[in-house]
Amino acid sequence: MSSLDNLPTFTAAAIATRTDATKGRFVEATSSFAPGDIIFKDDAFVFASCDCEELLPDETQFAKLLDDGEAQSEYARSMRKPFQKILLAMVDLEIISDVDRAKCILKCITKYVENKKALADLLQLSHANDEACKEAAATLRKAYPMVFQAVPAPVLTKIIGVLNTNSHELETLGGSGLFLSACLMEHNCAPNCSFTTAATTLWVTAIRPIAVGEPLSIDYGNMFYRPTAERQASMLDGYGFECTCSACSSAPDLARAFRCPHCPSGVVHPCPTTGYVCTSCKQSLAPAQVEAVCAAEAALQEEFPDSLEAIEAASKELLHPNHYLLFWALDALGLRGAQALVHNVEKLAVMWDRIISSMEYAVPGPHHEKTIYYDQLAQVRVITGDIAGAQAAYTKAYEISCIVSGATTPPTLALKELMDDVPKSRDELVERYGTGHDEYMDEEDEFDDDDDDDDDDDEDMD
Ligand SMILES: C[S@@+](CC[C@H](N)C(=O)[O-])C[C@H]1O[C@@H](n2cnc3c(N)ncnc32)[C@H](O)[C@@H]1O
Repeated sequence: MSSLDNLPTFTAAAIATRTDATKGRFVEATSSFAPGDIIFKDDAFVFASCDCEELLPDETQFAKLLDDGEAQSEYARSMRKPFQKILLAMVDLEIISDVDRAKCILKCITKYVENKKALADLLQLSHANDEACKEAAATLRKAYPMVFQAVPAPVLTKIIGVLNTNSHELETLGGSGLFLSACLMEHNCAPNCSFTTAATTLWVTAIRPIAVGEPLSIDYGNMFYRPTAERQASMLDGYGFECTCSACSSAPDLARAFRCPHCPSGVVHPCPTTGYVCTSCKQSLAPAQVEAVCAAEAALQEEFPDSLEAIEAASKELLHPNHYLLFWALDALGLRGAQALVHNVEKLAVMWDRIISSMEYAVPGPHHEKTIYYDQLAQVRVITGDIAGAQAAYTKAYEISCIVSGATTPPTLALKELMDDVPKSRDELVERYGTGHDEYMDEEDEFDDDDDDDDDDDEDMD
């Protein structure tokens, strides 16, 4: 029996659904929760993978376009013969785009055709981008009436809209699904809950102490290390609401960090209530200085630094090293870039020290993404031969995972295994993590060939 089997379902958990004039329905705690407590689990109402994506342009046979384990009966008879054509027409529509989303829509139509009450809960959910959903429904009903006129136009619009607004990515499945209970939780940029998925199950964990009566919130867009304006635009665009959470309305924007012109160690973050004030000397930037830092940001966005040297140069001027553009520039060099640098251990270490230190500064609390970065850091430490450092990084990843995913769940137990028995070499990493690492290793061997030429090293990195 999996550790997930015994988790409470939505109806059995100490939570209640409430309604608010602005937010619609949301979920509230009816007992307190501590960080790491799993609050409830939810199984996907409908799900599909992207497995047939590559076959789709040429494969006309219905059975060959099914996912592993997918039954023919999940699709109405009328869909089976024109299956390829329908999927192609659906992924062509921007509001649908992905084959897993298209399949989920077809499965919902099938459920409705078989039993008009099957979509009762789904049809109550709110959705954004209504005009685009209506247009997509009209296009599909006209092109394939046998399939899409089997449901009334408003129902098809709702199915398209709800799946567009509420689907969750299912990483281990390589697709997405709809979780009818979990999607009732409201958004907050500094949420009190985190969710994890494995196969087609999702579970919600408290990441901060939660009091009775407090709404349960998650970060809808995983806007990890993103500035306030970007988060707000993403919520408006994807979910149709203006985010007014405290991180958006009153907190300093830690992702936008500038060097203070008045004191050497100061850092300035724009704040909706106080403006551009230095955290150290408390002096404000003058209007011309604000203009200058914004121009420096815009210039960096235009010409994104693509080497460690360029990142270092940019962080010596107006932008502070913890600025989100510099963090994402380092991230874009990425693990692949980091591993290509393996022959230059010093640079690799500098890069990862920066990534981790900026991340801890801008996102000090527990966050799902941080387990991924610490796991990657541990792998980098193994590659550079620092096994004690790897153990420390796995321990950190495990500790965060205990909070964001729960201590006894599969992803946390996998990290515990790595922490208790740290891989000691690149070969062991390949063995423990599977095939993804083979590619890195092949690439890295090429770089290893010119091991002792420092100038070449720099070129490789750029
Ligand atoms: C995933 S659904 C949540 C369930 C929804 N409230 C309902 O009643 O069906 C997402 C929608 O809930 C609303 N919502 C969620 N969080 C919100 C927030 N912090 N402020 C305002 N509206 C929010 C928005 O309308 C958003 O498009």
